[in-house]
Amino acid sequence: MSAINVRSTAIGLGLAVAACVAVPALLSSYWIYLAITAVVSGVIMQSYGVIVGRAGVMSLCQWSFAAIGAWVVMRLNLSDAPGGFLLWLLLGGLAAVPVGVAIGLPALRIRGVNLAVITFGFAVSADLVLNVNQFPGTSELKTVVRPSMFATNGRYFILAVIVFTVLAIGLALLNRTRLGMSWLELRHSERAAAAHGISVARSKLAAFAISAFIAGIGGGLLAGQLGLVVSSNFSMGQSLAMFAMAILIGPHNIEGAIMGGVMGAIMATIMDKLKLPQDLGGMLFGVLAIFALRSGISQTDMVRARKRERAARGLLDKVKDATGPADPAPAVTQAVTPAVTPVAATGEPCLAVRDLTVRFGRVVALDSVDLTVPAGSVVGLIGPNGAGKSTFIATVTGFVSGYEGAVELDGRSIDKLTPSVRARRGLRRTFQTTVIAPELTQYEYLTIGAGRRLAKAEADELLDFFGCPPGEVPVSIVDVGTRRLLDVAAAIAARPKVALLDEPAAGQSAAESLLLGRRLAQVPERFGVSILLVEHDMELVRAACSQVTVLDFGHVIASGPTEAVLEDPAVMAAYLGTAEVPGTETGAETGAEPVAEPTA
Ligand SMILES: Nc1ncnc2c1ncn2[C@@H]1O[C@H](COP(=O)(O)OP(=O)(O)OP(=O)(O)O)[C@@H](O)[C@H]1O
Repeated sequence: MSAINVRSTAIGLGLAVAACVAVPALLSSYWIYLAITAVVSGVIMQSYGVIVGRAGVMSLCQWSFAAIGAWVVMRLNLSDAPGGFLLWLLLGGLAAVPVGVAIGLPALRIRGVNLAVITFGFAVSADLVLNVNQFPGTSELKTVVRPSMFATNGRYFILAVIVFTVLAIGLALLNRTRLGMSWLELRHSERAAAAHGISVARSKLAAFAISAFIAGIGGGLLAGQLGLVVSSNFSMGQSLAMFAMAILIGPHNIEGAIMGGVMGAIMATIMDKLKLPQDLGGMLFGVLAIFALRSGISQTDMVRARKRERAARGLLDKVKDATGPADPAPAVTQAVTPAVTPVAATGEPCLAVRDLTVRFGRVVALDSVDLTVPAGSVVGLIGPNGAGKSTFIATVTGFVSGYEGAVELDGRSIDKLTPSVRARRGLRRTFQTTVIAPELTQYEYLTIGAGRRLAKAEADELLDFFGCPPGEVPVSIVDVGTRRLLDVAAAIAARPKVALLDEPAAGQSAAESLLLGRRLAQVPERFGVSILLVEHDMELVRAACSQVTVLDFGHVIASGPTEAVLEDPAVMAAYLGTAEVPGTETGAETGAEPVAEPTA
């Protein structure tokens, strides 16, 4: 379903071959040298692409990782280590990995600007160390010995292009894996990633490790280009300028890495020719990057998004022409998904929550709550605003730590598990505020949710069942209500034991909401997934749930078969007390969910 784009790969390889033929044959030695600089900068740009572009981590020390690669190459060159330049290059990249992981460790707890400060601190320290200790071989003037095949600058350009291309293909393949896609999700919401079973810690460390490896390779290539490198080749200013350029251009897209490399090389030359300090170029990129940060999207992402959306709109038009209007009218709705009586909950409890108490300071959000979801059933959890429903979901799925009580999944305690481990054990959730990376297609999002390779037919069935557009359509052009359905589909795609859905019908019309209720009623039998449903729309609850538990001010005030509970005077009073009568649809977004930070 998510194969690498063969046409783009063929074009890219064709361009690489053309450059390898044309540059050494047609350009003067000065321009060949500049072309090597552009490709080497492009390699280091690819490292920014992983950590900044893809994972959204503000790393300001990529050139320090490059310096490690260069240092290893020069050290091995000085001692005439066996294996030659290509092996040294690889070892230089590998040597940067543990340092990348070490720098990544604070990133597990720290984000944003604070993390940028830490990486900047490392860049400053590396700068100081390199200023005091020269690179190996510089005092002996022992220049790096290139492989004999790539000894001349013309040939070295070809080697640099090969390295760039191999890395680009490797990254393109990696981006299609769950790890690569998880970086995009991390960038938008660590909580959503954890809810999909993604280990936030592992994904972030992998991003640091891989980006450090690539930067290390780039540094080694630079050592091979220059013969001897000095600390100023890896200055903080360089790191900052490249970071700014990465924000502006988006080097996680191949064309962004190439543009970044070329601009880096040309900018240095222009500054040199104008006899201006190099840092001025960095400042210029910094100013432009501020605009990119404000708009929240890089130039290449913007161009790609426009192209993708144009193609998706064309596809949607075709679907509309073939099937008529997209919106399901109530009559159609009833024909497509007839009402089924929610199956009475008779299975063994697959989720059992006992005596759950959660306090936020002096607020007791949940007070000794007992709730069971039998296997094969849809259970409703309702209550007025502020009753504790979202807190219940957040606590059971591990996003609120320090609670009292016991949570068991299939008879086994999960109290000590992190959100991502609970998700992998079979407990998936959706959020009241849906955050989905807009760059993803719906297919890709379902793959992230599923946590496994998803056959196209299976993905299509899920999208069709929940009334989402075709899988190729990017999330960016899917409306908010449909994104919620997509979120539900992604939770079900994982085939968890229980899916906990937090107001999935918000943003839907009354007809769509009822349709969703009927669909949810079928989920246990059709997909083998039990559901705990938090909703305000009582028609939806009636259509979907065989039993309901009602919370009010953190207490369970009623629990049992749906109709009996909804007619309970205590339940009516609880709703009337908040001016919300069962049967009316609120469907209101309540903004960010007020729960504690994930413990993943
Ligand atoms: N992180 C938090 N810090 C402090 N108080 C919180 C926090 N999260 C929830 N609360 C409080 O806990 C109570 C329950 O909130 P919760 O969001 O779980 O209710 P809810 O039933 O989901 O409401 P709604 O239907 O509006 O979504 C509220 O009084 C809320 O203000």
